[in-house]
Amino acid sequence: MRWDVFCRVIDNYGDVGVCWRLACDLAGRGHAVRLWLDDAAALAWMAPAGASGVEVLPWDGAADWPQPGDVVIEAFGCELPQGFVARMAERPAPPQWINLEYLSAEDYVERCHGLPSPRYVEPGAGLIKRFFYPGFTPATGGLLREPGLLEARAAFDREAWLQRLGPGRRPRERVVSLFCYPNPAVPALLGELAESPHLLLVTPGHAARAVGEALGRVPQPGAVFEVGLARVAGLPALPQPEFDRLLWASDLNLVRGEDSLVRAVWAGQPFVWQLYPQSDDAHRLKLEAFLGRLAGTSDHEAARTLRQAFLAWNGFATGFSAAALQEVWPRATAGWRDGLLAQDDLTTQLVRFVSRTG
Ligand SMILES: Cc1cn([C@H]2C[C@H](O)[C@@H](COP(=O)(O)OP(=O)(O)O[C@H]3O[C@@H](C)[C@H](O)[C@@H](O)[C@H]3O)O2)c(=O)[nH]c1=O
Repeated sequence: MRWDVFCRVIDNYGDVGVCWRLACDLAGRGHAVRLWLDDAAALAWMAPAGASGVEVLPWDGAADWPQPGDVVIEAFGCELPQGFVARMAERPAPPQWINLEYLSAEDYVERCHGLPSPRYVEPGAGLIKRFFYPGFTPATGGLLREPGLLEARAAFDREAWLQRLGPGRRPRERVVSLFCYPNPAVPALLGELAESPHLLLVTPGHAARAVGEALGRVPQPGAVFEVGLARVAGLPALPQPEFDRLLWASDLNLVRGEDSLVRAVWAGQPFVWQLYPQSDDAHRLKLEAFLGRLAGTSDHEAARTLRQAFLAWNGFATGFSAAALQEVWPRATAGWRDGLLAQDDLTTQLVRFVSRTG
């Protein structure tokens, strides 16, 4: 099939990150993808080599729109250009129009997944926009997981990768990756890591600034310095496949947003998730819903400790402890990842969805 994916970069890297992964996954399965972006700057480091089967095009508003493909993805409610919608209506067989939504574990996702968008039911034009919700349960659209991911993860040589990255790994060092928004628990994390051998790998941007504020020294890309028994290494912005390997190489991943959360799940190591902060604390509900699924175990004590770590990392509690989280992780999350792996991935479901409704 031929796909048009539209993405507006609102903030951070999640919008383009998710759309790029989806585009690559579709192309890897033999589909042709045009990815329309209003700002492709992040792809310079996220995807420097591009991907065969994915054409990146500018969404500049004044375009002379080509004939739309078989499926049109409107990512995160970005509102398609009217000129393109008009071209869609002209097609003898109207394209499938999908609004790909944000990831959430909240209950409304199961209720809304697959529904038509009332505003866009235009029988005359034959155009119906449908909501497609990623999610963690079988009644949702699932999570992106491209074929071959788990095999690549299993064959990964972490010591060799850390050598190539620069700092290598010293005996007994535990590796922690840090990708976060401004975060009040970073000083507590740094204090804890400094007490035993750790290698902290710090992504550029907010995470490097937060570490810099706490230590009075910003980790620069490529530089390594010591804090107590820990080493702190600054990273450059990595291409997306290398970012995945960063998560595979770490014993603990501190991730944020949407795409890195999913990649941390597939990395299979303990992780803590920082949600994109919203002014009305809507992210607290989102976090509680996620914790309800992640820690849905009968081991209540382990679940409580896990919950405490996630709340503290998101500024809703104090007393963040990475060690406590790692200790309870296997008990608190038992069976969760296997359950997710047993579900079809998002692209498989999306292709099935548009084939059925087409
Ligand atoms: C640090 C780093 C990230 N990345 C990629 C991984 C991901 O695809 C992307 C980061 O996206 P996320 O993990 O989703 O986090 P984010 O914070 O950048 O994006 C967020 O922005 C908010 C506005 C949205 O509401 C959230 O849903 C979320 O998408 O950047 C690299 O490829 N290399 C890197 O070195």
